Amino acid sequence: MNPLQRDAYYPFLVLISLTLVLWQNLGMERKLLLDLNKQSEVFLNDQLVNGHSGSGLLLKQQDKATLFCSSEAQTNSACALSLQLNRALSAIRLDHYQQLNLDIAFSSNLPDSLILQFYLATDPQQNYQHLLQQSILPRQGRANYQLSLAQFYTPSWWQLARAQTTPSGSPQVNHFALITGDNQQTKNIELSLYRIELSGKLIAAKDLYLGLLAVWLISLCVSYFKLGRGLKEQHQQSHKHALELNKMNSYLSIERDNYEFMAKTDPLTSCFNRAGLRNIFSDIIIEYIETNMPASIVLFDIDHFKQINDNYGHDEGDKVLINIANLVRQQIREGDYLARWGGEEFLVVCTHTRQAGACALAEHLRQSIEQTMLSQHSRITSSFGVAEINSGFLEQWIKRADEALYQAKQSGRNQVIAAAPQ
Ligand SMILES: Nc1nc2c(ncn2[C@@H]2O[C@H](COP(=O)(O)OP(=O)(O)OP(=O)(O)O)[C@@H](O)[C@H]2O)c(=O)[nH]1
Repeated sequence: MNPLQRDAYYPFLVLISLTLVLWQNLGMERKLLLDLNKQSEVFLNDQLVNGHSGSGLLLKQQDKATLFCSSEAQTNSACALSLQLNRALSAIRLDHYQQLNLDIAFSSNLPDSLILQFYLATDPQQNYQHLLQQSILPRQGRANYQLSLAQFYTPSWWQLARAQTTPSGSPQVNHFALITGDNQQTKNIELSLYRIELSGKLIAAKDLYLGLLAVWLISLCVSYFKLGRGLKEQHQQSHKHALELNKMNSYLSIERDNYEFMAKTDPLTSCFNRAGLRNIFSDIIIEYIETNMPASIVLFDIDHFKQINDNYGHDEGDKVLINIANLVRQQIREGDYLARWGGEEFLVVCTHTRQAGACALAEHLRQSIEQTMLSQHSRITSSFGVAEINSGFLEQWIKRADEALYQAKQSGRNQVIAAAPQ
């Protein structure tokens, strides 16, 4: 699943991001109004700039401070209205603001230029190489001047003279100076300062977008990490299930083999039962029909078996059945099959064998049974009927062997009779 759909916090993250972006664009204002009386001390400085002084006077009123500056032609004279922050405010971080709003008024003459300077709080000696300044084009009357803080700079001649650079990082200032500039003419200038205000956004657009980008990247990394871990766990789980299935399969396969074995095997003698011979007979008959390959069966039955049960008990009868099965199993070829056909009746399937060969095997088995101590109480004999396959019908084949066996019984038992060819 896509991690954006998977993690529930993404909708909140989208909401918070949009809210912050909207707020940043439509509001999030941070303002600092420098009160001329409470937060700062306003004073006159007419000992400025390479000693080019003007003759000045400062008048402080409730809502403004007014500078009266008289300059003389050809003297590069200048006056400054300085504003020093008092201890309550100590210093202002310029990087918290983007703009400076200056509410000033000129009555009568305009100076050639007006310069606003900041002195860094980190420079208590107020060396000029550290100050930041910006020129303002003076306008007649009262006006609001909006100055971008990004455009304040340290003049290059001070940088070169002192091998300093413009302060970087987060400059903190505690001293502002409004200088009437270097006049080339004799003039009386009246400058009133009403308000100095710094404004900006609580979070700058660049910082906000970088922050949001970082948050999104981290969230995506976390999601993909979680997704990877989830997939790994899923894979391990599937692997575990596959192992369990394999185990179950092998168990079922063993069970199936057991049931198959049980279905095809006589539990007393461990020979095939009738069901166990079904497929073997099918193969033999197909082979006979297709290639005329011979095969014979030897059907034999223990003589007077009922007497063994009756005289020595059923367990003794079982023992004889087991002993005969073991004996015959040892005597037949590897490709032949022994099955218990009924109660005390057995059948040997002799593959690729003519009737004469099967008769020889039957005779051999008859003698072995007769000569072997299969019961500790009495001698055991068996009667045999032998028949070679001569059609595709299994019942007929077995019937011919059964008839031969019947004849053997009728003829006195303990003998082999071959079925008559038809
Ligand atoms: N102990 C034991 N006896 C069985 C088993 N199956 C069948 N029998 C017995 O085998 C005997 C077969 O007896 P009959 O069919 O009369 O044949 P017989 O006594 O062998 O006589 P002939 O076949 O005519 O020689 C019966 O008494 C069955 O109870 C078995 O699994 N175990």
